[in-house]
Amino acid sequence: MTGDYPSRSNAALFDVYLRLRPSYTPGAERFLDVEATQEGDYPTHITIKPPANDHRKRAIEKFEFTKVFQEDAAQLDLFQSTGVPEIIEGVVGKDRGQGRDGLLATLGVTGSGKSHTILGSKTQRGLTQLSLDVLFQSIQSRIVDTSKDDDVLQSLTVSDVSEAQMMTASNFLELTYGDGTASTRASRATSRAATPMMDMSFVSGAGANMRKHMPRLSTLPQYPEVQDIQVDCDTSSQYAVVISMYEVYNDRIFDLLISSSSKSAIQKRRGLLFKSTELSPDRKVVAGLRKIICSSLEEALLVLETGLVERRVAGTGSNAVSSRSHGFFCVEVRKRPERSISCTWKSSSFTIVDLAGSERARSAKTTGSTLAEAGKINESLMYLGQCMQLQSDNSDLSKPSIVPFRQCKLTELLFSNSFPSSSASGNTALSLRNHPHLTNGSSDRRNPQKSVMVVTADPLGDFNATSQILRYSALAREVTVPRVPSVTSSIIAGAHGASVPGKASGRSSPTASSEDLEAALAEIGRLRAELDIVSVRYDEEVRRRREAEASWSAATERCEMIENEVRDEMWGEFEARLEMETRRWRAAAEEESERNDQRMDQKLDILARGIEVQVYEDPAATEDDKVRELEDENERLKRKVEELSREKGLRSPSKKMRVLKTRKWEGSGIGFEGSP
Ligand SMILES: Nc1ncnc2c1ncn2[C@@H]1O[C@H](COP(=O)(O)OP(=O)(O)OP(=O)(O)O)[C@@H](O)[C@H]1O
Repeated sequence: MTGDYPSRSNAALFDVYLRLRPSYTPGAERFLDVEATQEGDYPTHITIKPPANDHRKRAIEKFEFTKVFQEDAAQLDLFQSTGVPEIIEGVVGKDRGQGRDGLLATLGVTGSGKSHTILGSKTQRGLTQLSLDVLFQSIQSRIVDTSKDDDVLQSLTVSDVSEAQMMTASNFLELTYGDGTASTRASRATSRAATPMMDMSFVSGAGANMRKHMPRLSTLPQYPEVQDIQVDCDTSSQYAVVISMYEVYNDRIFDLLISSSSKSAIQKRRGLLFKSTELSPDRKVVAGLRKIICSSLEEALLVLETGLVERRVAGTGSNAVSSRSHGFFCVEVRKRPERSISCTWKSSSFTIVDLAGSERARSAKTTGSTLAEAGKINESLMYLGQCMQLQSDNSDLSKPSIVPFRQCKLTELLFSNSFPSSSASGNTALSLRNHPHLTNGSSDRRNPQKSVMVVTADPLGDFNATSQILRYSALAREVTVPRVPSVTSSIIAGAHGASVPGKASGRSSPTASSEDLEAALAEIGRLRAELDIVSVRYDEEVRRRREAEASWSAATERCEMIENEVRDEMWGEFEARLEMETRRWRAAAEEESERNDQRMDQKLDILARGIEVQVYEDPAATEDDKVRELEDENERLKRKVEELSREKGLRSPSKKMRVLKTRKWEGSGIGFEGSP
């Protein structure tokens, strides 16, 4: 026997339990056996051997789990022995303690009993209903009454870090199943403002106007009962229970508490983001969920049933009613000190995950969109398997394994908050060195999440699909090859047995050579066994390589897709900015030219005004001025005449004579002005 995979339980993110389902397939060969243990203990090891018609592998594989639950295990056995009550106690946070998040998930081939384990059946409750029952009966007396106190709803809404729409269960049920008369009132509850509470007749079914499609509490299974199971709570605190539900379908997150019953709503079904928010910068949350405050088990069960109806189911060849999405049911337990209600609410969550079944698309006879769904489911489960297997291979703690959890939404949701320090720094992969179990985290860190994985298997089901899941989920694995005595060694053994002392024929016995032969045959047998082991490992390496190649090509495709998206986005942004800049530039140019025109007009004005100054004419002369001017002129001319006269008198006698003659003539009455 070769112990080639060491136990990883110390470093594991999950405690891994195996549950076998009863199987009634007639004529099917059982390929899985449980190793016996002492009376009263749960077995921890199983072996699987390939069916007789599988000629490729003769090796037997042995797997270790935290516990193995056999076919006769009841729901209550599972509930108690997987430590779910302890998880609930951690979430509740007894003795003023900080709560501790919990995660319960199921993994298995389609039809192996995951939903049966987590959600139960028509007659039996599943681990989810049992958990809710234990939670409410443990804290019921300390739950705040949101129907009487509007401030409570307000304070719960304000303390929520995930941009959620909070409402009370009665408002939610009225909104979902009511006849619309109260919908206005109820829809107001989705806002962040406090709203008036409604009476509880809705839950009790007393309000007649509703409730055609509402699940009836009386039809829900009551068995098994858990009255005698209670967990300790913090007696100095008051509590509120807030429920949300979502599914991961085709790698997108959808709210299950927003009804898509109308066609338009289906078309508009909006994916949600898993991101850090303003109030939660170091921790990723599913943002924008609808969250329902439940103050009783009945309310919580009705909300759960409503979400389950919403969850997408589609029939496939593998299972008539099969989960086609990974379903997440989150119970947030919020608490604050009873005496100082001004304190903010502290919150811890219990998340229950019903994973979609892995299946071989070929064997499931799926086509079209269902085939695409199956592809996405298998891809996400392959990534989950890789994350889990990396832990299983992490034997050497000095070499930290990197958990590549950001490859798909499922692993991101399951793992990113398991390592608070890593997610805070925005790493795209997690190192096991940062695992809270392995480091001394600082005191202000959240308590490490407690996680339980229940692997379900049908021992008479599909060998290949089941063995693949067991390989990556088990805590440890060993491979062995049964020694089948060969014909030759039997003959030799016979011959050797015949050559006993005393029966010698007298001739020298061929003991030495037969011993050599026997040793050689033993060696051949050993080598053959080793060869078988190597060939099993080789097959497995080939499978892992194929998976790695598939994951690589999927990652490459995703990268290309993201690159194209980023390119398109950037191109769009660039064009929009260019357009905006062009418009801005044009507007600026127009403004500039307008300004220039104005400036030119102003210049022309100034110029025109300047010309007017140059052509300025004196105002028209008045009469007096003209008279004065004429008198001046007259005066000037008289002086000139006198001057000329004097000049003439001083010249020749003939000239004098002429003057005298002129005076004579003037004496006749015709003379110059002023003359006698
Ligand atoms: N432990 C069990 N005891 C009795 N019946 C079981 C058990 N496990 C599974 N079954 C039955 O087997 C059928 C298939 O189981 P279930 O729907 O839980 O499978 P599943 O793994 O959730 O499948 P899928 O992944 O397709 O949703 C159901 O009818 C269920 O009641």
